[in-house]
Amino acid sequence: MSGDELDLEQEHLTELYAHVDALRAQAADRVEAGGDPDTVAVWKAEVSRLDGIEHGLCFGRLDMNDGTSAYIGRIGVFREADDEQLLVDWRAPLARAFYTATAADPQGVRRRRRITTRGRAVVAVDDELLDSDGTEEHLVGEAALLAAVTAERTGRMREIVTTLQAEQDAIIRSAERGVMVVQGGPGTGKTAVALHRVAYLLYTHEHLRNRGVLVIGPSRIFLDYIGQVLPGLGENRVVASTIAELGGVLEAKSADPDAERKGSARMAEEVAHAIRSRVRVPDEPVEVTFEEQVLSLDPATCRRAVCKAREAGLPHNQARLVFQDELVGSLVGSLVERMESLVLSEDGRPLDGGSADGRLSAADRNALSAAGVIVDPDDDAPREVIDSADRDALRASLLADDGVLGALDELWPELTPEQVVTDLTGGGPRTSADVPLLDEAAALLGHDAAKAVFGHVVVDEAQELSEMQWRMLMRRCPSRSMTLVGDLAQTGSPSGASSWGQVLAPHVADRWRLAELTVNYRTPSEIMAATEDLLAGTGLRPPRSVRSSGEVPWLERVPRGSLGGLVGEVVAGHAEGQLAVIAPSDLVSELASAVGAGLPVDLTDSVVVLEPGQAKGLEFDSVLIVEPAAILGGGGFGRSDLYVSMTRATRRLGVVCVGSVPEPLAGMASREPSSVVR
Ligand SMILES: Nc1ncnc2c1ncn2[C@@H]1O[C@H](COP(=O)(O)OP(=O)(O)OP(=O)(O)O)[C@@H](O)[C@H]1O
Repeated sequence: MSGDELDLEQEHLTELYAHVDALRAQAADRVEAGGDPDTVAVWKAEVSRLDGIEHGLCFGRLDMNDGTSAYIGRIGVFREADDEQLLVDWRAPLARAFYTATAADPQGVRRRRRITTRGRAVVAVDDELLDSDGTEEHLVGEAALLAAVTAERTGRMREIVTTLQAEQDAIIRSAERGVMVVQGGPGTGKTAVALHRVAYLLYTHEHLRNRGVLVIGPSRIFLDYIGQVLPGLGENRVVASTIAELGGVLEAKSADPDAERKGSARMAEEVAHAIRSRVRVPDEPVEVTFEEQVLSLDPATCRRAVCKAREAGLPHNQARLVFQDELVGSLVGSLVERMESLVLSEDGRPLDGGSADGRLSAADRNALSAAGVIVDPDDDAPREVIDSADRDALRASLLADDGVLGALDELWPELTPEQVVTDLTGGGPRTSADVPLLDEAAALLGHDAAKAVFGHVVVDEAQELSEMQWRMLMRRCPSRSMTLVGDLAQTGSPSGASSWGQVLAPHVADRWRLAELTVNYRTPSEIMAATEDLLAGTGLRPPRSVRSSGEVPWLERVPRGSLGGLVGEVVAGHAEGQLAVIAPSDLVSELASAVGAGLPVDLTDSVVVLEPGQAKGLEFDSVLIVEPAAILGGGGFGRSDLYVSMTRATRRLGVVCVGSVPEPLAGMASREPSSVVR
């Protein structure tokens, strides 16, 4: 590439950064100026948005057949003086051809240029001419793509905006409405695509910026791993959460022997039943003491109040108000009757012979005051003995009375979600399987009014969610605008999905669409070949690898006493990128101390030791799997745990067995003396 071309692109890039710097300075000035906190927060967010796109601001250029051209980058930039568009946002319709044009379908593009930058300097430009022989191509910008997928891992996911492929682009730009499931094998870019789709939807749909987008991930480790992607795309308005965090439980334990039962949709009935059964209709009259008088609530009155409250169709704690209203009304009635019997004869005439015109006499007032009804001394207008204002006053006194409230609580208690779930599962520390139960209870009790709902929800590793977790998420997304990404072959939770249709039917019937990703960008073909026997008989096919690495995965058997030594040897020989040792949970701390790896895991360390469940969604340059037989035999989903573990590597895979070699791995090559998972 000629130096002239580099100079030309450098000139353009410098102009772009000058504009971005001016925008940043303007936003920083507004922050400095202070004022209304909401406005300041908006300007602060703008500064951090502009900081986020600093790296790789412009990465492409399209030259069209009609002689026009456009630069493609992370945000749109206009020159104010002449309204000239200096940079087209990658999400704009005009940028689409950058990802989808091929020689067979050039879409008016003559030349696609990839611009590589380091800091603010242009370091390379690579051109593709699309007017060649028109042969079908599958990968757009193959060289740049391969450079991206073979680059060393850092423990933080990168955005892929410069090398998105056509099948990924189609999903990212798919309409916002409804539920879209993205099914794809390991390494097909599901997570990356889901995050780029979020950025696209926020750019395209104004209303989502106000209503919010929620991204659900399987663990905090995973959310930290993907945490840089959206800021790198200029988006910092997204809520990222695990299901437990969404339920406000930050420290939920993940292991729960009862998780499968707690995840079943039948628990929704049980939660509802636990709440209903706290309401009591007595068989005998209930005595209520109020200001030294004993009143009585008979069973029929209580039953009527319960029916009325249930008919209101309100959540339990709100329906309690209807119930309370009914019963207090009945108590007011009894009290009024009692008071009136003190001052009126049976046929309603004042007992003291009172005044003929209906005014209260002094004797009436004394009798009323003795019964607890205070009447304004100046008010001697004609009136009923106990009027509606007196009734209201009585009602207020009853509602302020501990004895009365205690009696009401006995019959229709005000409940908290925690009380309901304790009734069902017992006390003790909460696990993540309890969170959807707490959430279900909150909804039925009416405790969820303050809970946020979102305009769009993205769920990663969606195959892992239980039926109860789906119910919880659906409550957060009344519009049912959702992107769900996952892989049925990787389901590792006993409550997880074996069919998308089954999972979604209770919520959207068959109104959902399926998109598939078919190319594995992460795992080289040699490693995918080693997983083939694991999938045999499942009806699931592994995705096609985009490349081979030339490195054959190996397997070695060692006596138990030599395990730490061998793992230590592999770790010592590891020199490039990141290495993950993935082992059954009972070996993790032993191995972590043998190789000096930190616990809890810090994904930016060069060597990490993890259990299979924690490795979900992550990737490393090299992976060493320890004791696959124990992973495979660890519960009903061992096969998928092992499949997930094996497919985390971008380059090299080694397997160490202490016990037997699992049948599906029997065909793996032995370790050459020189082969370490470097
Ligand atoms: N078009 C692309 N250009 C560059 N890198 C890509 C592209 N698509 C995917 N990748 C890379 O491939 C790797 C796998 O992507 P990702 O983690 O999104 O896959 P996944 O389908 O979610 O995998 P899994 O189900 O195994 O967790 C990532 O490093 C991602 O950056």
